[in-house]
Amino acid sequence: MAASCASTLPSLSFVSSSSSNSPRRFRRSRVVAMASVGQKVYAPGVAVSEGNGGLPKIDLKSPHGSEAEIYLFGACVTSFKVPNGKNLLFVRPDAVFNGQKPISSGGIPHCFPQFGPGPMQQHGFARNVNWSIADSEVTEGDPAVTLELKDDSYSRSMWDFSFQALYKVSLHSTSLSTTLKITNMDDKPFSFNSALHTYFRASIAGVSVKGLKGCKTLNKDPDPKNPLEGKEEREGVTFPGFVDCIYLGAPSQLILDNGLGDKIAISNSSWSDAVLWNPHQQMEACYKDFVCVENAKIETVQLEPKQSWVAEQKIELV
Ligand SMILES: O=P(O)(O)OC[C@H]1O[C@H](O)[C@H](O)[C@@H](O)[C@@H]1O
Repeated sequence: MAASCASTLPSLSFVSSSSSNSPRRFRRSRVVAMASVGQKVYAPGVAVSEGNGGLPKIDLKSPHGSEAEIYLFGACVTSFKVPNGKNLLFVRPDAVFNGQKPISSGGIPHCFPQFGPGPMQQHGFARNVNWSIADSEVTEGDPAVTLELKDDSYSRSMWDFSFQALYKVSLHSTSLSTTLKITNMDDKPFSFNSALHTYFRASIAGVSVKGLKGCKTLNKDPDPKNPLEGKEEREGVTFPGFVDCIYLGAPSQLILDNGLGDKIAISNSSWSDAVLWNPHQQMEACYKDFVCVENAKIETVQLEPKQSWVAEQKIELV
């Protein structure tokens, strides 16, 4: 059963004004307040620390020995270590941690509200803005944190809608789950597409991704703006060269062999599509060390006012 954070706190007026018949609201107020005064009073296994470039990050630690790190900037999960210490995720050596550019070069960056290419900046704005901590909790020892993003003048300059994004990251012994919930807070409908652009540590020559046979493909190589339609015929997709391909109607589970001796199940609900990407010689310094297997929603989601869309991803060492 889940227990929310309930630590001792300095008295903050808006905390005590929370309604007792609204436990979720109360819980969220406390956590946000704690974040604002820089105190580590989150649920057990959840802490805030200073990461690269002085950027705040959340550290999740489970009693089973697994660990994860999430930067508030871009709500980017940059590390997921299983109990044997192996980090299943990869951050490119050119990743920038300056709070200006997206930490898009590694971990699990968001693509929202546009996957791209499109009218907005590539992959949208969610990956290059600060999210806030909305909640933290522990379930049978496993910690989780929920981050929140809302529209502001920056987002509205590109996408003129009121929205709320809630992103829950839950750590378990050999898996990491994420739940993204997008809600239309506007009084008019909006549409978007999205992806979790996950970078997996890998040895590219030994990588294969299984589960995509039979899917319709949109190959972005050579021209991302005019993808070539096709159908995947292979049981296991390998990466002998540059790969940038969308798979429409992907299954709810893919199996990644990372070429390092690990099999990783990448499961999802509602992320109906997938993207495989490896830049090959375009990134000579690091392309051999990672592969991107992205759960995506390429086909547009339309939300009416007050409607929400929820999508889950689970990465599990099997
Ligand atoms: O470098 P980024 O903006 O993060 O994008 C890296 C890549 O992401 C996706 O996988 C797209 O399909 C590619 O077309 C793009 O090049």
